Amino acid sequence: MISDMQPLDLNDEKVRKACLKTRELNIPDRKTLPVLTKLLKESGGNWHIIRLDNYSALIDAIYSLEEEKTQSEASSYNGNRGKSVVVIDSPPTLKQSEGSSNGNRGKNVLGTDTAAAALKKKYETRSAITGSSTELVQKPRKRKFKIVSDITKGSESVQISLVDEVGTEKVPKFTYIPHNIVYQSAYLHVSLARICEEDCCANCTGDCLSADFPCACARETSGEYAYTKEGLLKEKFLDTCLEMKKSPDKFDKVYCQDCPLVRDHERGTQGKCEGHLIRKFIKECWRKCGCDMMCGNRVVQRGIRCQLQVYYTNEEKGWGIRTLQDLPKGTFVCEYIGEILTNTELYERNLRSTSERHTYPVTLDGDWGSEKELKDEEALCLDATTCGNVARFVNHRCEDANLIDIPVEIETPDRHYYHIAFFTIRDVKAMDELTWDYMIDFSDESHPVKAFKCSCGSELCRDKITRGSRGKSMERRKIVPSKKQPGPKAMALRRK
Ligand SMILES: C[S@@+](CC[C@H](N)C(=O)[O-])C[C@H]1O[C@@H](n2cnc3c(N)ncnc32)[C@H](O)[C@@H]1O
Repeated sequence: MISDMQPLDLNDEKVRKACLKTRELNIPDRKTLPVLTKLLKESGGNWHIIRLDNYSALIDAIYSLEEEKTQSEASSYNGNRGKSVVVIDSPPTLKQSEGSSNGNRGKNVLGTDTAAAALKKKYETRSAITGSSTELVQKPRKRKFKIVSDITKGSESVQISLVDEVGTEKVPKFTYIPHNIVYQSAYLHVSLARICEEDCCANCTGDCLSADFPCACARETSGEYAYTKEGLLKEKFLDTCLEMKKSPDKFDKVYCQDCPLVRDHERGTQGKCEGHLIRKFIKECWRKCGCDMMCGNRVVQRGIRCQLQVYYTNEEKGWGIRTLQDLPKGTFVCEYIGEILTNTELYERNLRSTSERHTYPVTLDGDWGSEKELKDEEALCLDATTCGNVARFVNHRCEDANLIDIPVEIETPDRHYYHIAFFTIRDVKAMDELTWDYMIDFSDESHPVKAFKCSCGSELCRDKITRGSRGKSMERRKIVPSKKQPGPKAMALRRK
């Protein structure tokens, strides 16, 4: 039994967990703690009720209190002082709404009787908290928010929740996959036999970063590891990658003879390759290396460690992702995961798709141009439209985005296939949206695919600048990708 209105202690594990849940919904502790104290008092210190359905009684009670405050302010304004109304909705339990996103529609994790009893108790508790002089009106109401507690369905070592505080959008339909998967014809040259002595550090033990000399795996990064001992990307490496993005013309490019990006599938013609930057790769230790899994040169392969959340940003951009914790510069956030498709497969997939609003393919062109002819099964891209991980929600921001994509070699020295990893470019504060500059050239009017109308909000927004310089008569850009598009790069994620 909880004693009379004692202040709750955030060091208490149970209190901390409740606050972590409400913080996910942007509810500050100063609003959570008084409601939690009251709920505990009313329920005789029953934490089972508080935790039920992912803390839904607590969350609803906080929202109800807010709602009642607004209504009593309105009624006192209307001269209706003293008579407040609590609107009770009959929302699905949070578990039910999670279930429906997992194709588990309508199934309740509790037995029906238990669920009814829990809901009854929840509303009894809620009316108790909103005061005894309340009049209860049974009226259906749209939920203010949707929440899925873990979109990864347990496949990552952290949970990633999804919230919609606007309440208008459907939970996005896609299959969460934590690792890239070949769709059909992509050819990945992955085999231990291909990894020769110079491509691994068979004689290392423990942590390569603690050894006296850099191992063979540091060769790719000029004999220095890309990571610090704290697991961050080294400043110098990061700065070079940023410079390449900012001023690509200062860096070397390779040109394909038969570039998949300027191939016109319909007419069977071939355009002139615009060149591919020779990108800086991180090379991580792998299976043939002697070091262990905690080696400091294995960061991306260990997966997501940050607390992330998918949330509904606005009508224009759709869903986005934010960090729930402060992230220092150089932090690995997540990989861009999707189905591995050949250029032709993506083209055909786009022909079949009718109404995809947002687009999710990224080209793996880090090595195109290094050989005379690139076979179709080697011209690969990652498409996260139907299968992907949390990175499929990273929105675009012009110039001052806080993430950078860096190619990472892990299981094969063959650069037709590699990983794309996102790292923070600067210190990022908790609750900030994580964004990436897709490098779209908004001024390229000749391109058959119109990019989306950018609403990144940046002062340096290239689309805004282009539109400004063209005047107001400019035709609004289409969001739906054209079927005439020549290749993956020409989708939403076109390069400058
Ligand atoms: C990789 S997805 C990002 C997740 C997407 N917002 C969603 O709701 O699933 C890329 C798509 O998001 C939208 N998008 C991303 N950044 C945007 C921006 N700055 N302005 C407008 N739309 C944006 C575009 O429709 C783009 O094709």
